Amino acid sequence: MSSADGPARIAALETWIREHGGRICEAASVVEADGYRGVFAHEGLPADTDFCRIPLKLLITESLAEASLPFGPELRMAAEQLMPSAAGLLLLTALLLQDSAPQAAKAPLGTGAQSFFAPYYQALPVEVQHMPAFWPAEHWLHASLRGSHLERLVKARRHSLGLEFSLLQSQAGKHLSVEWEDFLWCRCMVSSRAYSLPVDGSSHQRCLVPWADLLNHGQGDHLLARYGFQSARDEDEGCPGHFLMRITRPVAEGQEVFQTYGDKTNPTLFVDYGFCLQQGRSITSVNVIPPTCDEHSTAVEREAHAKFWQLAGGRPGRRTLTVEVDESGWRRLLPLLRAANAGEGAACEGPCDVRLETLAWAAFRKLCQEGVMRLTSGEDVLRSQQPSAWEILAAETCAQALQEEIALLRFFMSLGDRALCCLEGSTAPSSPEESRLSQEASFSEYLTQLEQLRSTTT
Ligand SMILES: C[S@@+](CC[C@H](N)C(=O)[O-])C[C@H]1O[C@@H](n2cnc3c(N)ncnc32)[C@H](O)[C@@H]1O
Repeated sequence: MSSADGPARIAALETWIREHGGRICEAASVVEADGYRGVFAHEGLPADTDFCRIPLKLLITESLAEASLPFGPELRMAAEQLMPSAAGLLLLTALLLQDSAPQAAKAPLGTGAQSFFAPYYQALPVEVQHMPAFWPAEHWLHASLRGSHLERLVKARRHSLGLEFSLLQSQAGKHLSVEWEDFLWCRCMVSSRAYSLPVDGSSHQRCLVPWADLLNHGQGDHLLARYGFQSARDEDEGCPGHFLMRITRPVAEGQEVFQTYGDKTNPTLFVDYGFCLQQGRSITSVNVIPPTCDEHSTAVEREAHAKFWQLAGGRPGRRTLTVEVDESGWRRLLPLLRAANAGEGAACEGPCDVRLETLAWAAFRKLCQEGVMRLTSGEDVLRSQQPSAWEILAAETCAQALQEEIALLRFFMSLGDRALCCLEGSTAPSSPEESRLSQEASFSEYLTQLEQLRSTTT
């Protein structure tokens, strides 16, 4: 991940932080092995230990970027209009480019960087080619993702990066000549390392926090550190605030200290950070065909159409609606499929019509089955040619994400089978009273099962 002199780069970073009034817990060690770098405790730590305290002047903030770039205010204004969610990240990217951070990261330690932040840049990882944004355009890895949720994310990210690059070039004009490769690297550093902090007292800004960003992402029992920004207090005379990271639970000697990057699904972690968690959240997306509505439509069809778009939350008119579904997301999808299949029946939100319920579950199961058939298996991805280290890493992560998506779709198919099995009993050919009662019992069992599903798949 970084060069052979990695420990010396980290030592230089820590010295720079301490020289500028920052504090790093003496028991914290940055350890790198087999391309993995993280922060470990080399002795046990009690809860509430201050793990690091980084003064505001060492943070690379949006405000600093805006003030330091000759085209900062124009870039902010244009980005906020065209891509508001990326504006802060783009400003930080532009500052890294202006500071020649990519060159500093590759240069021998102590050379090639004039910036105040040079010790930070020199400790950043250089090798990030396994991240999907870096894959060459025609690379076989793209084909291996065909039909997957990950493919949608990767395409969307590459598209938005292209737009951001054009915007930056147009705003930077003569002030900064921007190379695509350098832009990509800086943008990737920013999206994989920036915090969102209330540094100016109220609104949150994207910020790079040297050293704190060396902690990897963990969840559940692994999560041992939390952080925040503390504004200046009277006793901190001369210091306008600092980033503070604290240990939340006792840490054992030798344990890695993780922070959280937020509650993200594995495909999102892969696109933004280049890795997936072993016990991560999986997700899929399915394409639902919305019900049509024209001047010949019946009142019921109109109602179904209106209900569908009310539930979908979008503007009517699209031919397909892509719905993201995680383990519990089927609950949002089912009402949409009821509305999409309402036809002659009423477009109801709840499961009150056996026929409509059967149609909705059958559509659900079919969508999931089609999803499974579209996806490449993880084993096939791993069997592909992987001549370089970054391809091996990328292929392994893709294989994991694909296997998880297939497993999720299969799980949904089994839910569909269970529901359809109960519903079948509710619609069995009937005649006498006895049969009607048994149908009602089946439907009521179906409703009970539905309730159970609702409470177990959270
Ligand atoms: C904020 S940095 C963390 C420090 C980073 N490991 C380093 O050496 O600079 C985020 C990057 O760390 C790596 N990372 C973070 N959490 C990880 C995890 N749980 N497993 C594997 N890699 C992780 C990914 O490469 C990610 O892009």
